[in-house]
Amino acid sequence: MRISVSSDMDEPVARGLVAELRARGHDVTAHGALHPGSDPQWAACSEAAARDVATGAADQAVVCCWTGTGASIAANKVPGVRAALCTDAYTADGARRWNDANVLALSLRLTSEPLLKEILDAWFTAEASEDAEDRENVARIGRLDRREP
Ligand SMILES: O=C[C@H](O)[C@H](O)[C@H](O)COP(=O)(O)O
Repeated sequence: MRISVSSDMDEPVARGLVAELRARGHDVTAHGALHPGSDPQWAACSEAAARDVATGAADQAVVCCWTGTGASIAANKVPGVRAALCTDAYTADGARRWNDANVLALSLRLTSEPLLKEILDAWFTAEASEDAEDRENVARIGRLDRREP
């Protein structure tokens, strides 16, 4: 999978995330503090990674900041993006399954290396629900995005 990753801070967990994704066979594009010359501000680098998803340059993205909050807010402002701030594997599973999330937001402060692997395992294993109510909820978010009634 082509995955864009952003972080406003050059933290071990962010570098570990890139290494872990590459070890799992993903094609990683880095933004922010993980890529020299890229704007490291959390809103800017999260937007850049999210835009990769929205334009189809990436299949998914993982956006990081200290709390994960700013990264998730910025990513969710990009039309077509459904970013989920996940602090555990159950939440990551639900984000993919029920919300068809296409951007994973992580807190650099809370995410330990073992927890990161658990979250990634859940994120990449779960598939979007085919349940009609779940699909309608996701479709409604699309209409919100497009300012449709
Ligand atoms: O939502 C914002 C993020 O948690 C940032 O990573 C946080 O604001 C870091 O700020 P600073 O660079 O001032 O430590």
